[in-house]
Amino acid sequence: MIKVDHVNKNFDRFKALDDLNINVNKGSIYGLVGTNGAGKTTIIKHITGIIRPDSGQITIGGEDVFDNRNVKQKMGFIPDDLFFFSTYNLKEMSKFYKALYPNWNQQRYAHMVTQFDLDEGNKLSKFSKGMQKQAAFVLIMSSMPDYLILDEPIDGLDPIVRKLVWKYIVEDVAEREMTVLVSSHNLKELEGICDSIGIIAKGHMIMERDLDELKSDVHKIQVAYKKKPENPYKNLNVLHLETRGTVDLLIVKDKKELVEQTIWKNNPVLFDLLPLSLEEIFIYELGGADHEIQSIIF
Ligand SMILES: Nc1ncnc2c1ncn2[C@@H]1O[C@H](COP(=O)(O)OP(=O)(O)OP(=O)(O)O)[C@@H](O)[C@H]1O
Repeated sequence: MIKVDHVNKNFDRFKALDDLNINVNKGSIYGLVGTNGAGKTTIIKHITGIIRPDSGQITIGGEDVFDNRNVKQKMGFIPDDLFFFSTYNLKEMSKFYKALYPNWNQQRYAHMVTQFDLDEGNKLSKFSKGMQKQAAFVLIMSSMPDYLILDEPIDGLDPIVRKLVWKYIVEDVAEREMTVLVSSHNLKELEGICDSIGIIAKGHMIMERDLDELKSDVHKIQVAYKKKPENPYKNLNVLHLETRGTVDLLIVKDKKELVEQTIWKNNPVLFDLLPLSLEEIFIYELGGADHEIQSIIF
């Protein structure tokens, strides 16, 4: 388990992390999302033991992360801004990783180099940005980490490679209970693979939930009546309501059964209930942008 417990971090007078809590269960994939500047890279640098918090605690498998070699050997990290020794080629880099990680898997490395079609003899500095990301992924996944931390890993990768990357990740989670924390702006892709989601804003966790549970709790609804009853939604937790002609458009945060029961009671002539996508939940939870809700959700 990865646990971030009441972590605070200031850069001079700027509060980058504000009493932040994160809980990533063993053998699960956790998507960390937030607007630009929300603090994702900053907390990832804390989780990977690069930065020390001003206060609070970060543990991985129960051990404090900062300056802990034992934890770092079990962790694979692909940062947003990759760094490779510029004179090394992939083969030389793999030897470096092999010496660093006790669980290095040479067979997997050889297989992945072929699958990703990377030239082992070419200097990494000569690789394109996307190819450098692929090389980093091959090296990290061949290290067989128990914990995988990825900061915007798929940016700049083509769709075929992205699919391959997720395939390796999902397999390792299923087969050997690897624990994954991934930050990304690509909510559609996260939606397809994450078990849980944390949304942060201004360095603070605003919502951390199991993804299925989250999606089963918030719905968008279209409903119309022959004769609209008075106050038909009084039993429901309505987050947003607008009326277009005879159709009511709502966002409701309640169990599906309760919503259906309440609406059907009033004999609607039209009733559609749909789950919100992660993108829609993100926009709603980060609030304020009511006009965006109207244009995106309905
Ligand atoms: N070393 C630093 N010194 C001063 N401010 C910093 C430093 N590192 C980060 N910050 C500030 O902390 C805030 C959070 O930055 P961070 O890079 O963690 O955001 P992010 O969520 O990863 O953003 P993005 O999605 O744009 O990558 C920003 O306002 C940034 O300017």
